[in-house]
Amino acid sequence: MQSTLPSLFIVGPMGAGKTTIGKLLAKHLGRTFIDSDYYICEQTGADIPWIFEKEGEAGFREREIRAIAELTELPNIVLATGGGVVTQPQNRENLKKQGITIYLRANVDVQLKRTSKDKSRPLLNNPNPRAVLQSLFEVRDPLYLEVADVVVETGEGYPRYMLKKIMEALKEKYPEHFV
Ligand SMILES: Nc1ncnc2c1ncn2[C@@H]1O[C@H](COP(=O)(O)OP(=O)(O)O)[C@@H](O)[C@H]1O
Ligand SMILES: O=C(O)C1=C[C@@H](OP(=O)(O)O)[C@@H](O)[C@H](O)C1
Ligand SMILES: [Mg+2]
Repeated sequence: MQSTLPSLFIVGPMGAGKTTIGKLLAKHLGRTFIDSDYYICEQTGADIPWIFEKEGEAGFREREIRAIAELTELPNIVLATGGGVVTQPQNRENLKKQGITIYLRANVDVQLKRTSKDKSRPLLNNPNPRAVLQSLFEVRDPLYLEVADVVVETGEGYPRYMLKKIMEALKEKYPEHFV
């Protein structure tokens, strides 16, 4: 019988590749993948722009707090979170309580390049998305570092390369769980 393994939680800014790499990581490890943003949309029956428009960012954060509390209880999953998850103290506590948190760290140039075509992120619906990403990074980078067990820098490396880097970091830090 397979023993219960700690879940893996991926945090980092918009465009770091949490959703993309999280799917690859779950497939590689044979685990269930859950993205908290998709989960929130399913529970709400609406997409993120709709939630922000009708309930404001505060409404979205309330939904996110409930989702993170539920999802961080599940064993043996890979959970991709939304970029703002660390702004809420309850979420930081839940991420730290159980599981292994991976910070997918990306600079603002990379974040901007990877988010520019996709209009599904309300916070970037702004005339100067670079300035928004820069100021969010200044506030959130210390918070991502606070919850992270493992930090993996993402630059120009393709998703498969990022998967390799994450696996190397996990094997080095947790040889008892990853071979
Ligand atoms: N390592 C990577 N190299 C190139 N493109 C990437 C990489 N990771 C993600 N992407 C692309 O960047 C965009 C944002 O990725 P996504 O996984 O949604 O980021 P996040 O969930 O962190 O906001 C997507 O179009 C995705 O295909
Ligand atoms: O940084 C943020 O506050 C947000 C990031 C988004 O997720 P991704 O980081 O997956 O884009 C999504 O949760 C929402 O638009 C808010
Ligand atoms: Mg995502």
